[in-house]
Amino acid sequence: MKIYVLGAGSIGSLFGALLTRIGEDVTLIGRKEHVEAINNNGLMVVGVEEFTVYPRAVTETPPEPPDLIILATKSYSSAYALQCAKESIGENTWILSIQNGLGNEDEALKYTKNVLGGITTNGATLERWGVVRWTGKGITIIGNYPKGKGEFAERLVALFKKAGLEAEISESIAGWKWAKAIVNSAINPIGAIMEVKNGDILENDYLLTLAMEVVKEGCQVATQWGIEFDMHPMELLIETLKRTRENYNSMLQDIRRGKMTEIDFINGKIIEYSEEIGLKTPLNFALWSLVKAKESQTK
Ligand SMILES: NC(=O)C1=CN([C@@H]2O[C@H](COP(=O)(O)OP(=O)(O)OC[C@H]3O[C@@H](n4cnc5c(N)ncnc54)[C@H](OP(=O)(O)O)[C@@H]3O)[C@@H](O)[C@H]2O)C=CC1
Ligand SMILES: CC(C)(CO)C(=O)C(=O)O
Repeated sequence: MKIYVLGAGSIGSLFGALLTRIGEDVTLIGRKEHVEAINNNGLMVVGVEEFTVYPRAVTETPPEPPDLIILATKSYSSAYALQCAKESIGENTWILSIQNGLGNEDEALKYTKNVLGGITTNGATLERWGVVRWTGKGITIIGNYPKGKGEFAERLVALFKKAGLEAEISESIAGWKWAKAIVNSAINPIGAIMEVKNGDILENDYLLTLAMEVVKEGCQVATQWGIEFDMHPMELLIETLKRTRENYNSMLQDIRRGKMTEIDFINGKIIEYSEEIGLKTPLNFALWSLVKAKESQTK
């Protein structure tokens, strides 16, 4: 399968490396330093598994349409990345978002109806240019967006499994995207504001109660929008906190590095969706405001 990874950073490079290893025709589209390192020395994976592969790596999307574009930028970069890639989106090209947050698939739907939603609980971090650390093995769930499953999604799940990823198909991927976003809307800002590990939220009654209230608020919005969950976000919250006890969440890491966070696509989107139907989400608004304040202090 001809695959472009649009936004080859941490998670995109991991997926790209695994798919290259099984002989798929992968092109990584990333930043200059990463692309140069890959072209000079290959793409090295360390951590859960260790291997080096030699995918094609470029800074601009090639014009030939691929079968699949894996969208793996941070959510705030999706609109621009897709705009730059629009000439390569052919009639038969599918776009799969494996990003966190809400709104990425809707951005992709502006260019094609062939859109798959995805969530992944794999962990990856770019150790240095050309080297990605697979920090934790998880599951990837995909499905036609917003719901349904089709032949291409089935084919892709089989390909992911062959590549060494645990993968499943869901009939209601929008439900998974919302469930993950709701969980992130609680863990990420609380961890970022308090500067604590995910496990500390589980062990502190005040923080856990707050996280659970934020999840309830998000669920009320999702329910009003007719979103159905395969797994309830409250259950996902507890499971995620237990499984990622030792993690400093990605929002805290972004703030520590002076980078922009994905808050506008997590709590920000929940606020937007609630406003559209006249609901108030004061907890999400408070967390969003505090993270925006923290972001502006580090600029
Ligand atoms: N890392 C993880 O373990 C997981 C991440 N996710 C989600 O996946 C998404 C990606 O996360 P992650 O991989 O950590 O992010 P990274 O920042 O590591 O990777 C994204 C990369 O895409 C680059 N990029 C952005 N726009 C373009 C463009 N137009 N052309 C080429 N390259 C571009 C970025 O460069 P620059 O920084 O210069 O903009 C960056 O190198 C996020 O939504 C995240 O929440 C989900 C599960 C796990
Ligand atoms: C699951 C969790 C909360 C792990 O830290 C995450 O998705 C993140 O950090 O963004």
